[in-house]
Amino acid sequence: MPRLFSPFQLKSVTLRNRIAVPPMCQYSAVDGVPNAWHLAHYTGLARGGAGLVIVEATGVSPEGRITPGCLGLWNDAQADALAPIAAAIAGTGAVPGIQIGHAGRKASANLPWEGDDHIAEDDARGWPTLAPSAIAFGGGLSKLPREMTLDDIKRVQADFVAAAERARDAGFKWLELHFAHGYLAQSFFSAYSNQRDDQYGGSFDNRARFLLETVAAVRAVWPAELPLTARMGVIEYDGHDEETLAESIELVKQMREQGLDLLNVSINFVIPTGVVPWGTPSFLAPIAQRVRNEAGIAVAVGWCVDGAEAAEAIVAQQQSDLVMIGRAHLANPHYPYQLAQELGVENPAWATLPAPYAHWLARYRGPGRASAQ
Ligand SMILES: C=C(C(=O)O)c1ccccc1
Repeated sequence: MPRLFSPFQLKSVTLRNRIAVPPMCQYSAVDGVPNAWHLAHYTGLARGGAGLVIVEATGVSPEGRITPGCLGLWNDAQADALAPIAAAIAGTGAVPGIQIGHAGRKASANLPWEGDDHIAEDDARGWPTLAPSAIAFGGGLSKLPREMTLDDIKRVQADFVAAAERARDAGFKWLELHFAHGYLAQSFFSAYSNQRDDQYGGSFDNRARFLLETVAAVRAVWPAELPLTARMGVIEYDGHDEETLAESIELVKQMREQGLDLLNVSINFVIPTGVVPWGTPSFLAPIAQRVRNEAGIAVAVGWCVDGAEAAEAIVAQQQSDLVMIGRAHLANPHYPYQLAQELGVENPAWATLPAPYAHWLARYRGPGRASAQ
């Protein structure tokens, strides 16, 4: 049996395989409330056979959303609308996860297919943004954020806790703190974006403080038996990678000590000039392996993990415990079925798909070819 299709237990949760659907924003909500699109989208993905399906970046507050079309978890109406989605994912045998976050200085942006830039200052759809320091990201996201006060910091951390409680009560079994991609938490840890001179800026300990405090506060309300995870960039691809990676691994160790169970290893995206090796297959897997080995924590990794052999190699070579496969799932929601076929899994349809599909596909030899009776 390929390692990609072996189960994975973390705390009391067991994933049926090592394939995870990463959070991928749908930008299709109104006032942060999920709708028929989200229910169909996530149910369809979960039916494909992945072990874990993580609902997209969900704002812990209105100003924490990336765009006006993002989900939110700051009120009960949003939580009530997310509960059927968590149940639908669980009903397929996948584990329902959700990513909660605050977009910081990258918030108040247009949808990617409507510019992917900050909403114009005179456009009522936008809102003022917050960040560790009054430093803009740059490029199309050049809106100047307001430097957060200590009260702002405490409020946002309380928003993370309240969102975690709502996620718990809505039936999610896997929580991912969005600490990556240049959003608020990532921007606290980076000296590019955090030039505060108080206890939240300057030294390693000060730049790590927001993240560590938030992990500890969420851990206190997230059930001990359920995985508390984070997605965090550990590399900026700015020419200082070894330094960034060493600092990041130390932070991961400390987050593990605060109760973090797994790190979804990603890229910082704190500056617009990083040179990411997009053309290199599985380029982040060796980085994930370093985090796994040096921080002593379970990891997940994604970005350009394309193909069955690549995904299998990452798990079999113990570079990562889970593989996050996003766009291939958008192209084919039954992608795990395809992976099972390509890796020679016995009865691939029954190994991945629900009975109403598996029964017929087990006999199906493909278009134009006679199917077995
Ligand atoms: C919408 C994103 C997220 O939520 O992390 C994102 C950010 C950077 C690259 C790709 C996707």
